[in-house]
Amino acid sequence: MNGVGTGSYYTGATAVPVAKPFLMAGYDAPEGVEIRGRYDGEFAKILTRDALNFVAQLQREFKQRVRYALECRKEAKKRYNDGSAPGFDPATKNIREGDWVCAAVPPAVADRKVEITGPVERKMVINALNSGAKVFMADFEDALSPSWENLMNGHINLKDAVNGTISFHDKARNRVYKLNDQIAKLFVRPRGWHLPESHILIDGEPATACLVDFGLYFFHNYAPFRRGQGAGFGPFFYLPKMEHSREAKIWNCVFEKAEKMVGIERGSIRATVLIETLPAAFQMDEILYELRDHSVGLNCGRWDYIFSYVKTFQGHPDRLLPDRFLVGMGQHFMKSYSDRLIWTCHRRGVHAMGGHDGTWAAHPGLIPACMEVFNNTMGNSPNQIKTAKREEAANLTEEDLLQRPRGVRTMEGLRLNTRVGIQYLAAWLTGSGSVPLYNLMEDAATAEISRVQNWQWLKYGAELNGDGLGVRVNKELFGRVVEEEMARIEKEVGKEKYKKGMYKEASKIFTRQCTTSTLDDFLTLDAYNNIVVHHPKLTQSRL
Ligand SMILES: CC(=O)SCCNC(=O)CCNC(=O)[C@H](O)C(C)(C)COP(=O)(O)OP(=O)(O)OC[C@H]1O[C@@H](n2cnc3c(N)ncnc32)[C@H](O)[C@@H]1OP(=O)(O)O
Ligand SMILES: O=CC(=O)O
Ligand SMILES: [Mg+2]
Repeated sequence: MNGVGTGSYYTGATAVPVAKPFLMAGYDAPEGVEIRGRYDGEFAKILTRDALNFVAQLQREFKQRVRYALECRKEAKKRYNDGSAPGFDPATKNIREGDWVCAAVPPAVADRKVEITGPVERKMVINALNSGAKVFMADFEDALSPSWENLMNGHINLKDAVNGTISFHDKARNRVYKLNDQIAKLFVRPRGWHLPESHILIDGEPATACLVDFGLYFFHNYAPFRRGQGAGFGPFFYLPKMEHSREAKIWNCVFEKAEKMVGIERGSIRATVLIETLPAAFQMDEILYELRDHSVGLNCGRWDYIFSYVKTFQGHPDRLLPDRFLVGMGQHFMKSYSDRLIWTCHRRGVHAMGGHDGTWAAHPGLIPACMEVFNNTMGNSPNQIKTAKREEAANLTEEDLLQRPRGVRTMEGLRLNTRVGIQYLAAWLTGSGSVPLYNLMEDAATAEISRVQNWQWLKYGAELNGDGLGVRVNKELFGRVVEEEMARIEKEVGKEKYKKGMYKEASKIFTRQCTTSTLDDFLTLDAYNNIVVHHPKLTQSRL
Protein backbone atom coordinates (compact mmCIF):
# COMPACT_ATOMS: atom_id res chain seq x y z
CA MET A 1 0.00 0.00 0.00
CA ASN A 2 1.40 3.39 -0.88
CA GLY A 3 0.02 6.72 0.20
CA VAL A 4 0.84 10.40 0.03
CA GLY A 5 1.00 12.31 3.26
CA THR A 6 1.55 15.91 4.18
CA GLY A 7 2.03 17.58 7.51
CA SER A 8 4.36 16.55 10.27
CA TYR A 9 5.83 13.45 11.85
CA TYR A 10 4.89 13.14 15.47
CA THR A 11 8.12 12.28 17.22
CA GLY A 12 7.22 12.28 20.89
CA ALA A 13 7.72 15.82 22.09
CA THR A 14 8.96 17.24 18.79
CA ALA A 15 6.87 17.86 15.73
CA VAL A 16 9.05 18.01 12.63
CA PRO A 17 7.41 20.01 9.84
CA VAL A 18 7.54 18.53 6.37
CA ALA A 19 7.44 21.16 3.66
CA LYS A 20 6.22 19.13 0.72
CA PRO A 21 3.89 16.25 0.25
CA PHE A 22 5.91 13.09 0.72
CA LEU A 23 5.71 9.60 -0.54
CA MET A 24 4.96 7.07 2.11
CA ALA A 25 4.61 3.35 2.08
CA GLY A 26 2.52 1.41 4.55
CA TYR A 27 2.68 -2.07 5.97
CA ASP A 28 0.52 -4.79 4.49
CA ALA A 29 -1.43 -5.39 7.68
CA PRO A 30 -4.37 -7.78 7.98
CA GLU A 31 -7.86 -6.69 9.01
CA GLY A 32 -7.91 -5.15 12.50
CA VAL A 33 -4.13 -4.63 12.71
CA GLU A 34 -2.68 -1.15 12.47
CA ILE A 35 1.03 -0.35 12.51
CA ARG A 36 1.73 3.06 14.02
CA GLY A 37 5.54 2.79 13.93
CA ARG A 38 7.75 4.24 11.19
CA TYR A 39 7.66 2.47 7.86
CA ASP A 40 10.87 0.85 6.70
CA GLY A 41 11.31 -1.61 3.87
CA GLU A 42 13.45 -3.87 6.08
CA PHE A 43 10.92 -3.74 8.93
CA ALA A 44 8.25 -4.75 6.41
CA LYS A 45 10.07 -8.07 5.95
CA ILE A 46 9.37 -8.75 9.64
CA LEU A 47 5.90 -7.22 9.68
CA THR A 48 4.55 -9.38 6.89
CA ARG A 49 0.83 -9.96 6.60
CA ASP A 50 1.23 -13.59 7.72
CA ALA A 51 3.43 -12.72 10.70
CA LEU A 52 1.02 -9.99 11.81
CA ASN A 53 -1.87 -12.35 11.39
CA PHE A 54 -0.07 -14.84 13.64
CA VAL A 55 0.47 -12.19 16.34
CA ALA A 56 -3.12 -10.98 16.03
CA GLN A 57 -4.43 -14.51 16.56
CA LEU A 58 -2.39 -14.84 19.75
CA GLN A 59 -3.55 -11.43 20.94
CA ARG A 60 -7.22 -12.17 20.28
CA GLU A 61 -7.08 -15.55 21.95
CA PHE A 62 -5.18 -14.51 25.07
CA LYS A 63 -5.92 -10.85 25.78
CA GLN A 64 -8.75 -11.54 28.27
CA ARG A 65 -6.62 -14.00 30.20
CA VAL A 66 -3.72 -11.56 30.31
CA ARG A 67 -6.06 -8.85 31.54
CA TYR A 68 -7.39 -11.18 34.24
CA ALA A 69 -3.86 -12.13 35.34
CA LEU A 70 -2.97 -8.44 35.66
CA GLU A 71 -6.15 -7.81 37.67
CA CYS A 72 -5.09 -10.65 40.00
CA ARG A 73 -1.75 -8.92 40.47
CA LYS A 74 -3.63 -5.81 41.59
CA GLU A 75 -5.70 -7.80 44.07
CA ALA A 76 -2.58 -9.45 45.49
CA LYS A 77 -0.96 -6.02 45.80
CA LYS A 78 -3.94 -4.80 47.77
CA ARG A 79 -3.65 -7.75 50.16
CA TYR A 80 0.07 -7.11 50.68
CA ASN A 81 -0.58 -3.41 51.17
CA ASP A 82 -3.18 -4.29 53.79
CA GLY A 83 -0.53 -6.11 55.78
CA SER A 84 -0.28 -9.68 54.50
CA ALA A 85 2.77 -11.29 52.90
CA PRO A 86 3.24 -13.80 50.09
CA GLY A 87 3.29 -17.44 51.12
CA PHE A 88 2.71 -20.98 49.90
CA ASP A 89 -0.80 -21.53 48.55
CA PRO A 90 -2.63 -24.31 50.46
CA ALA A 91 -4.74 -24.95 47.35
CA THR A 92 -1.70 -26.18 45.38
CA LYS A 93 -0.08 -28.29 48.12
CA ASN A 94 -0.68 -31.42 46.01
CA ILE A 95 1.44 -29.95 43.20
CA ARG A 96 4.26 -29.03 45.59
CA GLU A 97 4.21 -32.44 47.23
CA GLY A 98 3.40 -34.50 44.14
CA ASP A 99 5.88 -36.78 42.46
CA TRP A 100 6.07 -35.43 38.93
CA VAL A 101 8.88 -34.33 36.64
CA CYS A 102 9.17 -32.03 33.66
CA ALA A 103 9.80 -33.31 30.13
CA ALA A 104 13.38 -34.42 29.45
CA VAL A 105 15.90 -31.67 28.72
CA PRO A 106 16.58 -31.32 24.96
CA PRO A 107 20.15 -32.51 24.21
CA ALA A 108 20.94 -29.20 22.48
CA VAL A 109 20.73 -27.34 25.78
CA ALA A 110 21.90 -29.92 28.31
CA ASP A 111 25.06 -27.87 28.89
CA ARG A 112 24.34 -24.28 29.95
CA LYS A 113 27.37 -23.67 32.16
CA VAL A 114 27.72 -20.02 31.12
CA GLU A 115 25.04 -17.98 29.43
CA ILE A 116 25.83 -14.56 28.03
CA THR A 117 23.07 -11.96 28.07
CA GLY A 118 22.63 -8.80 26.07
CA PRO A 119 20.24 -6.65 24.08
CA VAL A 120 19.27 -7.62 20.52
CA GLU A 121 21.70 -5.08 19.07
CA ARG A 122 23.45 -6.27 15.88
CA LYS A 123 27.11 -6.20 16.86
CA MET A 124 26.38 -7.54 20.33
CA VAL A 125 24.30 -10.41 18.94
CA ILE A 126 27.29 -11.52 16.85
CA ASN A 127 29.76 -11.01 19.69
CA ALA A 128 27.52 -12.89 22.12
CA LEU A 129 26.99 -15.84 19.79
CA ASN A 130 30.75 -16.00 19.19
CA SER A 131 31.65 -15.43 22.84
CA GLY A 132 32.34 -19.04 23.88
CA ALA A 133 29.31 -19.09 26.19
CA LYS A 134 27.02 -22.11 25.86
CA VAL A 135 23.88 -19.99 25.55
CA PHE A 136 23.10 -16.44 24.48
CA MET A 137 20.00 -14.88 26.00
CA ALA A 138 18.98 -12.22 23.49
CA ASP A 139 17.02 -9.63 25.37
CA PHE A 140 13.91 -7.63 24.47
CA GLU A 141 13.47 -7.00 28.19
CA ASP A 142 15.67 -5.64 31.03
CA ALA A 143 18.58 -4.83 28.68
CA LEU A 144 16.60 -3.19 25.85
CA SER A 145 14.95 0.19 25.55
CA PRO A 146 11.88 -0.90 23.56
CA SER A 147 11.80 1.86 20.97
CA TRP A 148 10.27 0.96 17.62
CA GLU A 149 13.69 1.09 15.97
CA ASN A 150 15.31 -1.15 18.60
CA LEU A 151 12.51 -3.68 18.44
CA MET A 152 12.30 -3.97 14.70
CA ASN A 153 16.07 -4.02 14.23
CA GLY A 154 16.23 -6.62 16.98
CA HIS A 155 13.92 -8.92 15.02
CA ILE A 156 15.94 -8.40 11.85
CA ASN A 157 19.13 -9.23 13.77
CA LEU A 158 17.71 -12.40 15.28
CA LYS A 159 16.32 -13.58 11.96
CA ASP A 160 19.71 -13.08 10.32
CA ALA A 161 21.41 -14.77 13.26
CA VAL A 162 19.17 -17.86 13.11
CA ASN A 163 19.70 -18.05 9.35
CA GLY A 164 23.45 -17.75 9.91
CA THR A 165 23.74 -14.72 7.61
CA ILE A 166 24.20 -11.97 10.17
CA SER A 167 27.16 -9.64 9.66
CA PHE A 168 28.11 -6.15 10.77
CA HIS A 169 30.60 -3.66 9.40
CA ASP A 170 32.06 -1.30 11.97
CA LYS A 171 33.09 1.42 9.53
CA ALA A 172 34.97 3.52 12.09
CA ARG A 173 37.24 0.58 12.90
CA ASN A 174 36.97 -1.04 9.49
CA ARG A 175 36.08 -4.28 11.18
CA VAL A 176 33.65 -6.85 9.86
CA TYR A 177 31.78 -9.10 12.30
CA LYS A 178 30.55 -12.55 11.26
CA LEU A 179 29.50 -15.73 13.03
CA ASN A 180 32.09 -18.34 14.00
CA ASP A 181 31.56 -22.01 13.21
CA GLN A 182 30.79 -22.74 16.86
CA ILE A 183 28.17 -20.48 18.38
CA ALA A 184 26.10 -20.25 21.55
CA LYS A 185 22.55 -21.60 21.60
CA LEU A 186 20.01 -18.83 21.28
CA PHE A 187 17.33 -18.10 23.87
CA VAL A 188 15.07 -15.06 23.46
CA ARG A 189 13.54 -13.07 26.31
CA PRO A 190 10.29 -11.28 25.42
CA ARG A 191 9.03 -8.42 27.58
CA GLY A 192 6.81 -8.96 30.65
CA TRP A 193 3.03 -9.38 30.63
CA HIS A 194 2.42 -5.82 31.88
CA LEU A 195 3.84 -3.94 28.91
CA PRO A 196 1.92 -2.72 25.86
CA GLU A 197 3.41 -2.44 22.39
CA SER A 198 1.92 0.90 21.43
CA HIS A 199 3.21 0.88 17.85
CA ILE A 200 1.01 -2.08 16.98
CA LEU A 201 -2.74 -1.77 17.46
CA ILE A 202 -4.90 -4.86 17.27
CA ASP A 203 -8.64 -4.21 17.09
CA GLY A 204 -7.93 -0.64 18.15
CA GLU A 205 -5.85 -1.47 21.26
CA PRO A 206 -2.10 -1.64 21.81
CA ALA A 207 -0.91 -5.22 21.46
CA THR A 208 0.49 -7.14 24.43
CA ALA A 209 4.23 -6.52 24.08
CA CYS A 210 5.39 -10.03 24.92
CA LEU A 211 3.02 -11.60 22.42
CA VAL A 212 4.50 -9.33 19.74
CA ASP A 213 8.08 -10.22 20.76
CA PHE A 214 7.33 -13.93 20.99
CA GLY A 215 5.04 -14.07 17.95
CA LEU A 216 7.30 -12.28 15.48
CA TYR A 217 10.42 -14.14 16.58
CA PHE A 218 8.72 -17.53 16.63
CA PHE A 219 6.94 -17.06 13.32
CA HIS A 220 10.06 -16.15 11.39
CA ASN A 221 12.53 -18.48 13.05
CA TYR A 222 10.94 -21.68 14.32
CA ALA A 223 11.73 -23.72 11.21
CA PRO A 224 15.43 -22.84 10.66
CA PHE A 225 16.02 -22.87 14.42
CA ARG A 226 14.69 -26.40 14.83
CA ARG A 227 16.65 -27.59 11.79
CA GLY A 228 19.87 -26.02 13.05
CA GLN A 229 20.51 -24.85 16.61
CA GLY A 230 17.69 -26.72 18.33
CA ALA A 231 18.42 -30.15 16.81
CA GLY A 232 14.71 -30.85 16.51
CA PHE A 233 13.60 -28.68 19.44
CA GLY A 234 12.94 -25.02 19.96
CA PRO A 235 12.86 -22.14 19.71
CA PHE A 236 14.00 -21.50 23.29
CA PHE A 237 12.83 -18.66 25.52
CA TYR A 238 13.41 -16.95 28.84
CA LEU A 239 10.22 -15.71 30.53
CA PRO A 240 10.48 -12.71 32.86
CA LYS A 241 8.73 -11.09 35.83
CA MET A 242 5.89 -13.52 36.45
CA GLU A 243 4.12 -13.34 39.79
CA HIS A 244 1.91 -16.41 39.72
CA SER A 245 1.58 -19.82 38.04
CA ARG A 246 -1.57 -18.64 36.24
CA GLU A 247 0.76 -16.44 34.17
CA ALA A 248 2.93 -19.46 33.37
CA LYS A 249 -0.21 -21.30 32.35
CA ILE A 250 -0.97 -18.57 29.81
CA TRP A 251 2.54 -18.95 28.38
CA ASN A 252 2.02 -22.70 28.17
CA CYS A 253 -1.20 -22.17 26.23
CA VAL A 254 0.52 -19.62 23.96
CA PHE A 255 3.23 -22.20 23.22
CA GLU A 256 0.68 -24.92 22.50
CA LYS A 257 -1.28 -22.64 20.24
CA ALA A 258 1.85 -21.54 18.37
CA GLU A 259 2.99 -25.15 17.92
CA LYS A 260 -0.42 -26.11 16.61
CA MET A 261 -0.69 -23.15 14.27
CA VAL A 262 2.55 -24.01 12.47
CA GLY A 263 2.19 -27.77 12.82
CA ILE A 264 5.15 -28.71 15.00
CA GLU A 265 5.21 -31.23 17.82
CA ARG A 266 3.81 -30.27 21.22
CA GLY A 267 6.71 -29.66 23.61
CA SER A 268 9.03 -28.33 20.89
CA ILE A 269 9.18 -24.85 22.40
CA ARG A 270 11.12 -24.72 25.67
CA ALA A 271 11.42 -21.93 28.20
CA THR A 272 13.29 -21.06 31.36
CA VAL A 273 11.29 -18.95 33.78
CA LEU A 274 13.03 -16.26 35.77
CA ILE A 275 12.01 -16.41 39.38
CA GLU A 276 12.43 -12.73 40.00
CA THR A 277 9.40 -11.63 41.97
CA LEU A 278 8.85 -12.37 45.63
CA PRO A 279 5.39 -13.95 45.12
CA ALA A 280 6.84 -16.30 42.47
CA ALA A 281 9.35 -17.70 44.97
CA PHE A 282 6.36 -19.42 46.59
CA GLN A 283 5.17 -20.73 43.23
CA MET A 284 8.27 -22.44 41.80
CA ASP A 285 6.69 -25.90 41.68
CA GLU A 286 3.41 -24.54 40.37
CA ILE A 287 5.14 -22.59 37.59
CA LEU A 288 7.18 -25.61 36.52
CA TYR A 289 4.05 -27.75 36.69
CA GLU A 290 2.12 -25.49 34.33
CA LEU A 291 5.02 -25.48 31.88
CA ARG A 292 6.12 -29.07 32.49
CA ASP A 293 6.05 -30.04 28.81
CA HIS A 294 7.73 -26.80 27.73
CA SER A 295 10.18 -26.21 30.53
CA VAL A 296 13.94 -26.00 30.66
CA GLY A 297 14.15 -24.85 34.21
CA LEU A 298 14.19 -21.77 36.37
CA ASN A 299 16.71 -18.99 36.88
CA CYS A 300 17.25 -16.66 39.84
CA GLY A 301 16.67 -13.15 38.48
CA ARG A 302 18.27 -11.62 41.53
CA TRP A 303 18.02 -7.93 40.60
CA ASP A 304 14.33 -7.88 39.85
CA TYR A 305 13.85 -10.07 42.91
CA ILE A 306 15.29 -7.37 45.16
CA PHE A 307 13.12 -4.79 43.39
CA SER A 308 10.11 -7.04 43.92
CA TYR A 309 10.87 -7.43 47.65
CA VAL A 310 10.52 -3.67 48.09
CA LYS A 311 7.50 -3.47 45.80
CA THR A 312 5.67 -6.33 47.51
CA PHE A 313 6.29 -4.78 50.92
CA GLN A 314 5.63 -1.19 49.87
CA GLY A 315 2.98 -0.94 52.58
CA HIS A 316 5.27 -2.35 55.31
CA PRO A 317 7.42 0.34 56.97
CA ASP A 318 9.21 -2.35 58.99
CA ARG A 319 10.87 -3.75 55.87
CA LEU A 320 13.21 -0.99 54.77
CA LEU A 321 16.15 -2.13 52.66
CA PRO A 322 19.76 -1.32 53.54
CA ASP A 323 22.05 0.26 50.91
CA ARG A 324 21.70 -1.43 47.58
CA PHE A 325 25.17 -2.98 47.45
CA LEU A 326 24.55 -4.72 50.77
CA VAL A 327 21.66 -6.78 49.41
CA GLY A 328 23.65 -9.68 47.96
CA MET A 329 23.19 -13.44 47.75
CA GLY A 330 24.57 -13.72 51.32
CA GLN A 331 21.36 -12.22 52.77
CA HIS A 332 19.30 -15.04 54.26
CA PHE A 333 16.21 -14.36 52.14
CA MET A 334 18.31 -14.39 48.95
CA LYS A 335 20.22 -17.54 49.84
CA SER A 336 17.00 -19.30 50.81
CA TYR A 337 15.39 -18.44 47.50
CA SER A 338 18.36 -19.63 45.53
CA ASP A 339 18.56 -22.91 47.53
CA ARG A 340 14.86 -23.55 47.09
CA LEU A 341 15.21 -22.97 43.35
CA ILE A 342 17.99 -25.56 43.06
CA TRP A 343 16.09 -28.10 45.11
CA THR A 344 12.87 -27.55 43.16
CA CYS A 345 14.43 -27.69 39.70
CA HIS A 346 16.57 -30.75 40.33
CA ARG A 347 13.64 -32.57 41.90
CA ARG A 348 11.66 -31.85 38.74
CA GLY A 349 14.50 -32.82 36.37
CA VAL A 350 15.41 -29.41 34.94
CA HIS A 351 18.18 -26.80 35.11
CA ALA A 352 18.56 -24.50 38.09
CA MET A 353 20.23 -21.48 36.53
CA GLY A 354 21.81 -18.50 38.22
CA GLY A 355 24.80 -20.12 39.85
CA HIS A 356 23.96 -23.87 39.97
CA ASP A 357 23.85 -25.58 36.57
CA GLY A 358 25.10 -22.40 34.99
CA THR A 359 25.31 -18.68 35.43
CA TRP A 360 24.70 -15.50 33.48
CA ALA A 361 27.55 -13.29 32.32
CA ALA A 362 26.62 -9.81 31.14
CA HIS A 363 29.99 -9.24 29.45
CA PRO A 364 32.16 -11.61 27.36
CA GLY A 365 35.16 -10.76 29.53
CA LEU A 366 33.56 -12.68 32.41
CA ILE A 367 33.05 -15.92 30.51
CA PRO A 368 36.45 -17.65 30.96
CA ALA A 369 36.45 -17.13 34.73
CA CYS A 370 32.86 -18.39 35.08
CA MET A 371 33.50 -21.34 32.78
CA GLU A 372 36.55 -22.35 34.79
CA VAL A 373 34.55 -22.46 38.02
CA PHE A 374 31.88 -24.70 36.49
CA ASN A 375 34.35 -26.92 34.67
CA ASN A 376 36.35 -27.40 37.85
CA THR A 377 33.23 -28.41 39.77
CA MET A 378 31.36 -30.33 37.12
CA GLY A 379 34.13 -31.78 34.96
CA ASN A 380 32.65 -33.29 31.84
CA SER A 381 29.05 -33.41 33.09
CA PRO A 382 26.82 -30.97 31.27
CA ASN A 383 24.83 -30.12 34.42
CA GLN A 384 24.17 -31.15 38.02
CA ILE A 385 20.48 -31.97 37.70
CA LYS A 386 20.93 -35.56 38.81
CA THR A 387 23.91 -35.11 41.09
CA ALA A 388 23.21 -32.08 43.32
CA LYS A 389 19.89 -32.39 45.09
CA ARG A 390 20.18 -29.74 47.83
CA GLU A 391 17.67 -31.75 49.91
CA GLU A 392 18.11 -29.54 52.98
CA ALA A 393 16.26 -26.78 51.13
CA ALA A 394 13.07 -28.83 51.45
CA ASN A 395 12.83 -27.51 55.00
CA LEU A 396 13.02 -23.81 54.11
CA THR A 397 10.02 -21.97 55.49
CA GLU A 398 8.05 -18.87 54.55
CA GLU A 399 9.99 -17.01 57.24
CA ASP A 400 13.29 -17.99 55.58
CA LEU A 401 12.13 -16.67 52.22
CA LEU A 402 10.88 -13.43 53.71
CA GLN A 403 13.56 -12.67 56.27
CA ARG A 404 14.36 -8.95 56.46
CA PRO A 405 17.65 -8.01 54.80
CA ARG A 406 20.28 -6.71 57.20
CA GLY A 407 22.56 -3.71 56.89
CA VAL A 408 22.74 0.05 57.16
CA ARG A 409 21.42 2.94 55.09
CA THR A 410 23.69 5.81 54.19
CA MET A 411 23.60 9.18 52.46
CA GLU A 412 26.01 7.75 49.89
CA GLY A 413 23.44 4.98 49.23
CA LEU A 414 20.78 7.61 48.58
CA ARG A 415 23.13 9.59 46.34
CA LEU A 416 24.25 6.54 44.36
CA ASN A 417 20.66 5.39 43.80
CA THR A 418 19.83 8.85 42.50
CA ARG A 419 22.86 9.23 40.27
CA VAL A 420 22.48 5.75 38.80
CA GLY A 421 18.70 5.94 38.41
CA ILE A 422 18.82 9.24 36.53
CA GLN A 423 21.71 8.24 34.27
CA TYR A 424 20.11 4.91 33.45
CA LEU A 425 16.80 6.52 32.60
CA ALA A 426 18.53 9.15 30.44
CA ALA A 427 20.22 6.33 28.51
CA TRP A 428 16.97 4.37 28.22
CA LEU A 429 15.11 7.42 26.87
CA THR A 430 17.75 7.75 24.16
CA GLY A 431 17.69 4.11 23.12
CA SER A 432 20.15 2.25 25.39
CA GLY A 433 18.68 -0.28 27.80
CA SER A 434 21.93 -1.46 29.38
CA VAL A 435 24.81 0.77 30.33
CA PRO A 436 28.04 0.58 32.28
CA LEU A 437 27.97 2.95 35.30
CA TYR A 438 30.65 3.08 37.98
CA ASN A 439 32.07 -0.28 36.88
CA LEU A 440 28.73 -2.06 37.10
CA MET A 441 26.21 -3.11 34.48
CA GLU A 442 22.94 -1.25 34.93
CA ASP A 443 19.72 -2.31 33.29
CA ALA A 444 16.00 -1.88 33.93
CA ALA A 445 16.07 -4.30 36.88
CA THR A 446 18.98 -2.69 38.69
CA ALA A 447 17.60 0.81 38.03
CA GLU A 448 14.30 -0.33 39.57
CA ILE A 449 16.12 -1.13 42.81
CA SER A 450 17.47 2.43 42.92
CA ARG A 451 14.04 3.89 42.30
CA VAL A 452 12.00 1.83 44.75
CA GLN A 453 14.62 2.04 47.45
CA ASN A 454 14.56 5.85 47.27
CA TRP A 455 10.77 5.75 47.23
CA GLN A 456 10.64 3.51 50.29
CA TRP A 457 13.11 5.61 52.26
CA LEU A 458 11.20 8.79 51.38
CA LYS A 459 7.78 7.34 52.07
CA TYR A 460 8.74 6.19 55.55
CA GLY A 461 11.28 8.88 56.41
CA ALA A 462 14.01 6.24 56.79
CA GLU A 463 16.89 7.06 59.07
CA LEU A 464 20.29 6.96 57.37
CA ASN A 465 21.60 4.92 60.24
CA GLY A 466 24.98 4.09 58.78
CA ASP A 467 26.28 7.65 58.85
CA GLY A 468 26.01 8.19 62.59
CA LEU A 469 24.19 11.52 62.08
CA GLY A 470 20.58 10.41 62.57
CA VAL A 471 19.46 12.13 59.36
CA ARG A 472 16.03 11.10 58.07
CA VAL A 473 15.18 11.05 54.37
CA ASN A 474 12.51 13.59 53.39
CA LYS A 475 11.50 15.46 50.25
CA GLU A 476 13.65 18.48 51.05
CA LEU A 477 16.77 16.39 51.55
CA PHE A 478 16.00 14.38 48.43
CA GLY A 479 15.47 17.59 46.40
CA ARG A 480 18.93 18.75 47.44
CA VAL A 481 20.44 15.36 46.62
CA VAL A 482 18.89 15.42 43.12
CA GLU A 483 20.26 18.92 42.46
CA GLU A 484 23.75 18.01 43.66
CA GLU A 485 23.84 14.69 41.84
CA MET A 486 22.70 16.36 38.61
CA ALA A 487 25.63 18.75 38.95
CA ARG A 488 27.92 15.79 39.51
CA ILE A 489 26.53 13.96 36.48
CA GLU A 490 27.10 17.05 34.32
CA LYS A 491 30.68 17.19 35.53
CA GLU A 492 31.25 13.50 34.94
CA VAL A 493 29.74 13.23 31.48
CA GLY A 494 30.82 16.70 30.28
CA LYS A 495 28.73 19.75 29.36
CA GLU A 496 28.23 18.76 25.73
CA LYS A 497 26.88 15.26 26.41
CA TYR A 498 24.80 16.58 29.28
CA LYS A 499 23.17 19.18 27.05
CA LYS A 500 22.50 16.73 24.23
CA GLY A 501 21.34 13.90 26.52
CA MET A 502 17.98 13.57 28.25
CA TYR A 503 19.24 14.00 31.79
CA LYS A 504 16.75 16.71 32.73
CA GLU A 505 13.79 14.71 31.46
CA ALA A 506 15.15 11.64 33.23
CA SER A 507 15.55 13.56 36.46
CA LYS A 508 11.98 14.78 36.26
CA ILE A 509 10.58 11.28 35.73
CA PHE A 510 12.83 9.69 38.35
CA THR A 511 12.07 12.38 40.94
CA ARG A 512 8.36 12.09 40.38
CA GLN A 513 8.50 8.33 40.76
CA CYS A 514 10.57 8.49 43.94
CA THR A 515 8.32 11.07 45.60
CA THR A 516 4.87 9.91 44.56
CA SER A 517 2.67 8.81 47.45
CA THR A 518 1.64 5.54 45.74
CA LEU A 519 4.46 3.52 44.20
CA ASP A 520 4.32 3.17 40.40
CA ASP A 521 4.39 -0.50 39.40
CA PHE A 522 7.23 -0.12 36.89
CA LEU A 523 9.72 2.61 36.02
CA THR A 524 9.63 1.74 32.34
CA LEU A 525 5.84 1.63 32.10
CA ASP A 526 5.60 5.32 32.94
CA ALA A 527 8.69 6.24 30.89
CA TYR A 528 7.48 4.25 27.88
CA ASN A 529 5.21 7.04 26.62
CA ASN A 530 8.33 9.13 26.07
CA ILE A 531 9.75 6.69 23.53
CA VAL A 532 6.58 5.92 21.60
CA VAL A 533 6.83 7.59 18.19
CA HIS A 534 3.68 7.36 16.17
CA HIS A 535 3.77 7.48 12.45
CA PRO A 536 1.23 10.00 11.12
CA LYS A 537 -2.11 8.40 10.46
CA LEU A 538 -2.75 8.87 6.79
CA THR A 539 -5.84 9.28 4.77
CA GLN A 540 -4.79 6.74 2.17
CA SER A 541 -4.81 8.71 -1.08
CA ARG A 542 -3.25 6.39 -3.60
CA LEU A 543 -0.68 7.49 -6.14
C1 LIG B 1 19.25 -8.03 35.48
C2 LIG B 1 19.39 -8.66 34.16
O1 LIG B 1 18.43 -8.86 33.52
S1 LIG B 1 20.97 -9.03 33.55
C3 LIG B 1 20.67 -9.33 31.86
C4 LIG B 1 20.33 -8.12 31.13
N1 LIG B 1 21.43 -7.21 31.04
C5 LIG B 1 22.38 -7.40 30.08
O2 LIG B 1 22.26 -8.33 29.32
C6 LIG B 1 23.54 -6.45 29.98
C7 LIG B 1 24.46 -6.89 28.88
N2 LIG B 1 25.70 -6.16 28.85
C8 LIG B 1 25.85 -5.02 28.17
O3 LIG B 1 24.90 -4.51 27.60
C9 LIG B 1 27.23 -4.45 28.07
O4 LIG B 1 28.18 -5.33 28.55
C10 LIG B 1 27.41 -3.11 28.85
C11 LIG B 1 26.44 -2.07 28.30
C12 LIG B 1 27.15 -3.31 30.32
C13 LIG B 1 28.83 -2.63 28.63
O5 LIG B 1 29.01 -2.54 27.25
P1 LIG B 1 30.31 -1.85 26.61
O6 LIG B 1 30.53 -0.54 27.29
O7 LIG B 1 30.18 -1.86 25.13
O8 LIG B 1 31.45 -2.83 27.05
P2 LIG B 1 32.94 -2.90 26.51
O9 LIG B 1 33.36 -1.60 25.92
O10 LIG B 1 33.77 -3.46 27.59
O11 LIG B 1 32.80 -3.98 25.34
C14 LIG B 1 33.90 -4.63 24.78
C15 LIG B 1 33.42 -5.55 23.69
O12 LIG B 1 32.56 -6.54 24.25
C16 LIG B 1 31.30 -6.52 23.61
N3 LIG B 1 30.27 -6.79 24.62
C17 LIG B 1 30.10 -6.22 25.82
N4 LIG B 1 29.06 -6.77 26.45
C18 LIG B 1 28.56 -7.71 25.62
C19 LIG B 1 27.49 -8.61 25.73
N5 LIG B 1 26.74 -8.67 26.83
N6 LIG B 1 27.24 -9.42 24.69
C20 LIG B 1 28.01 -9.38 23.59
N7 LIG B 1 29.06 -8.55 23.44
C21 LIG B 1 29.32 -7.72 24.45
C22 LIG B 1 31.15 -5.14 23.06
O13 LIG B 1 30.22 -5.15 21.98
C23 LIG B 1 32.57 -4.84 22.64
O14 LIG B 1 32.81 -5.49 21.40
P3 LIG B 1 33.91 -4.98 20.32
O15 LIG B 1 35.24 -5.05 21.03
O16 LIG B 1 33.79 -5.91 19.20
O17 LIG B 1 33.54 -3.57 19.98
O1 LIG C 1 16.58 -10.59 34.82
C1 LIG C 1 17.35 -10.72 35.71
C2 LIG C 1 17.29 -9.97 36.94
O2 LIG C 1 18.17 -10.16 37.79
O3 LIG C 1 16.35 -9.18 37.06
MG1 LIG D 1 14.95 -9.24 35.43
